[in-house]
Amino acid sequence: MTIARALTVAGSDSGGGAGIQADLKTFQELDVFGMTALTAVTAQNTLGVHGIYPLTVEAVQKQMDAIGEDIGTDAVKTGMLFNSDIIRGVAEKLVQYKWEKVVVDPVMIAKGGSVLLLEEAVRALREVLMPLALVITPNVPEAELIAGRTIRGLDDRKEAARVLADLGAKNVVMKGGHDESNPNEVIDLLYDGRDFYEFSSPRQETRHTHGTGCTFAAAMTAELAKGRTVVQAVEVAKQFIQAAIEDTIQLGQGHGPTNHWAYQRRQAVVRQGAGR
Ligand SMILES: Nc1ncnc2c1ncn2[C@@H]1O[C@H](COP(=O)(O)OP(=O)(O)O)[C@@H](O)[C@H]1O
Ligand SMILES: Cc1ncc(COP(=O)(O)O)c(N)n1
Repeated sequence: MTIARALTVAGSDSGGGAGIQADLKTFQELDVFGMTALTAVTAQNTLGVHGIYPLTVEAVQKQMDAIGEDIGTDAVKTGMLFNSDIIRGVAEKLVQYKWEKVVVDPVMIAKGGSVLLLEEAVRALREVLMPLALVITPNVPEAELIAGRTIRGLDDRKEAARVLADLGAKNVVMKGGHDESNPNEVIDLLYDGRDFYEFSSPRQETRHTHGTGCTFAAAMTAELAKGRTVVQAVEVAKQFIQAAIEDTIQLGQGHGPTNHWAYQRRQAVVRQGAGR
């Protein structure tokens, strides 16, 4: 049996809703063998980030070597990278192992406002990592910062996506959760350097959105690892995160995690309904 493999290079969220934990849960649910290279440990729960403990570049690179020299991977996702040294170290390994299916989720600020990427690291993200990305998945505030322009609505998002593609990312998926110009739907916008594609879903009234960005990018990475196209990967990721947000689980007192089981449980119901 051939198993698709995916590696996530990201931070740990002790609360289990975002970061490495969200990525592994998502890989598992999408039938992909998940592996990790940890960049930082965070003490975090639904109320916020209470401590950040970055690893050394050596520790991050050694983990990537351990995968590269033995198991290998079909796709890589990057999440919280915290500082420019880690970004450069990760980029070096992506090149060394010729990992090309790379999904860069440019994690910058946690939902509660804590800084997960130092300001000094934005330049390295732009100049060193983005040119290696098959896909970059910024939310609107991240896209504003990287592209250096204000975004209000879909037309601005398209212009910013063009700027991000010019910086070297082959595909840009600008997620729409923060685009308040549209109160009824959330449109995730894909730009492949030529065409725009819009992926829409109803906007859910919920505060349980901790880890939505990580989960979405991890689902894309899993699908790319299985050999799907970028458009197919966005389609599945959108369905995965929609189910995870809709089928709420109530945990913690703040911004709770999403439901990583929901997508597969819905698929199982569809299979049962079809008598399979
Ligand atoms: N209120 C919501 N209702 C439905 N989908 C949402 C909502 N908020 C976010 N999403 C989806 O979750 C994913 C992450 O979106 P976003 O909030 O923009 O990014 P991030 O979590 O990185 O801040 C996207 O696929 C988006 O469509
Ligand atoms: C370790 C880690 N990585 C990423 C996020 C971003 O998560 P969110 O989707 O809530 O912005 C986080 N809160 N913690």
